[in-house]
Amino acid sequence: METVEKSQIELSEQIKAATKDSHVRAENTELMLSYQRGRVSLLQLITSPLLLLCSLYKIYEALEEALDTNASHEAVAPIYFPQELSRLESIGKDLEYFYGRSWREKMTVPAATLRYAQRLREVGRDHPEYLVAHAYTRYLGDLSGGQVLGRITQKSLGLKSGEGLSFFSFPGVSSPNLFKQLYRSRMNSIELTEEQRSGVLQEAVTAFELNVQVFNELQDSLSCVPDTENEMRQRHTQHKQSTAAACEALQSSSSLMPRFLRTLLGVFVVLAVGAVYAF
Ligand code: HEM
Repeated sequence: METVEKSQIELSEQIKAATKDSHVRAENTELMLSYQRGRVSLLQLITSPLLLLCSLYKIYEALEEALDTNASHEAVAPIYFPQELSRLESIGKDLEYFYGRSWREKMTVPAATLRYAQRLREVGRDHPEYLVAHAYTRYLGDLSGGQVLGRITQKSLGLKSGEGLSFFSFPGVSSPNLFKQLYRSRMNSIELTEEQRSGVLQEAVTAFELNVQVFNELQDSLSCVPDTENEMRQRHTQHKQSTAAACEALQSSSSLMPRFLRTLLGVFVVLAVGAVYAF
């Protein structure tokens, strides 16, 4: 490797600054805003976390495979924390909780997720030093805003503590803030040439962009579902179309749903359609 010159600014600060706007964009995707504001219908509340879990499974499968393969690479070893951070097994547990034992056959994975996973594999093969950008984007995000999303998911799905929520829980991390400090200091210890450093910063922006594309595609797949009771009222004059849209959404999500959720959704659609007629 060519001579390494330690940059004046630490990598953890540079990466945070480089992805500041991307973070705002990710936070403001419709899917994330829906989560935060609770402006989603019962149907969306149920389907979006489940669809998101399927995508997350494919993303972490590729990320953790690339990290494991490159565990001893000099730019990966300092930020390799499989015991503390690995998510794949946790997501598998959550998927089994929601879909039952045959969850693998029921998974739906949108094209944007496959593109993200493909990029992770390319990076693992051709540029292992860029893995720090992807690991940072996902794991530090999970330990930050992800913790809030976990509480919202628990509340919106009415889950008992821990049930179907393994993804959000990090038993090997007693203090997310202290762990993030350790992680940043490990990032800062990675020796990179200036060219590699700017490649890592660019890759972090790409990582956020890939996440935004996944959220947007998931949101699009949910957009045929009626949003709120108000919208249902506005659609009063088009009740037939509303009914069709709700049924179509129910049908398309039904292969993903455990039976009790499907029953619940059925009840919801009947109530929603009833409300349209009532107003
Ligand atoms: C509802 C959406 C989100 C909320 C409310 C949120 C909120 C936050 C908060 C409060 C922090 C802590 C900032 C700090 O410690 O200075 C943070 C950090 C972070 N978030 Fe998010 N976030 C969201 C979505 C995302 C997404 C979608 C990603 C990436 C896929 C992401 C990646 C990160 C990363 C990498 C950090 C660490 C920043 C650093 O300390 O360098 N966040 N987020």
